Amino acid sequence: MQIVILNDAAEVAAYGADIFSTQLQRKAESVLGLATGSTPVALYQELIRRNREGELSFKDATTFNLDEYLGLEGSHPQSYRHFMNEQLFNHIDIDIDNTHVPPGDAKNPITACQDYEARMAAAGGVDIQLLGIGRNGHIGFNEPSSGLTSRTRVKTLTKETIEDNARFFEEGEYQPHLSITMGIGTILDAKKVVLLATGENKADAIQAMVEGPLTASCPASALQLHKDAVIVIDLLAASKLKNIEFYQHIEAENQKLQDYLASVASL
Ligand SMILES: N[C@@H]1[C@@H](O)[C@H](O)[C@@H](COP(=O)(O)O)O[C@@H]1O
Repeated sequence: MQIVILNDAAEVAAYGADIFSTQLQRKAESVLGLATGSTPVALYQELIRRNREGELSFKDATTFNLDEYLGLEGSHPQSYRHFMNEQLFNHIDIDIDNTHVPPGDAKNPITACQDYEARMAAAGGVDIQLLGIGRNGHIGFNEPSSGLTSRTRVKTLTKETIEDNARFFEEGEYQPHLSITMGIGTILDAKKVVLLATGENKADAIQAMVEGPLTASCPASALQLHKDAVIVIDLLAASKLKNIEFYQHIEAENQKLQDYLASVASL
C-alpha cells in the first residue's frame, strides 16, 4: 500500500484527479472503476473542470461503477446511476453508452450480477478503481463478513450503513436495504486501486484497513493484498494511524526517488 497523507480534502481531491488524468493521458481508452458517496464529489468536480479546459478527455473511456441500490431504477433521484449522471457523466465528453452502473431494477438480480462481471471482462478489466470507505471499513457495499474473494452479487446493508446513507433520502422515503455490489475479488482484480478518505469519522476505518489484520471484518483490509493500492487521505482521516510518521517519511523518500529518476531520464 502507498499511503499518501495530505493536509485537507481539497488536496486529496486534486491528488486523486492527477492520478486519473495521468491514467487517461497514458491510455485514452481506459476502463475506469468509479464510486459514489460524498468523498469523490470534489474529485469529480476537478475532473469536470480539467475536461472543460481540454486537459483530458473521456471520449474513449469506459466506466464501471462499484454498486447500486437494489430496488431503485436508474431514474430514481437516490439511485447511484442518477448520482453519477448528475455528478460526472452529464458534464464530461464521455459516451453515456460506455458508462455502466449495476442495474438496481434488474428483473433477475442474480444473472444481472453475472452479466456485469462479463461486461467488465469483455472490456478488458478495470484499469483503475476509485474507492471510498465506510465507517465500518466497507468498500463498495461489501459489508463486514464479506468474502475476500467475492464477485459482483447482491448484498444486504448493515444498519450502520443504512443510517450513514439516510442523509441522502427524504424523511419517510423508501430506503433500500439491499444492493448489487462488485465483490472484493472483483475490486482486487483492478490493475490499480485508489482509495480516498477524508475527515475524522473515517479515522478508525483507515487505521483498521492499514494497520489491522487482513480480515473480512474490515473489508478494506483486503487492499493489503493488492500490488498497486494507493490510499489518499487527509490529516483527520490519518489521525489514528500509529505509524503516521513512518508513512510520511516513506512518501518523502519516494518523492526523492521520483525526482532522481526524472533527472536521470532527462540526461
Ligand atoms: N456504497 C458507498 C461506498 O462506495 C462509499 O465509499 C461509502 C462512503 O461514503 P462517503 O464518501 O459519503 O462517506 O458510502 C456508500 O456506502
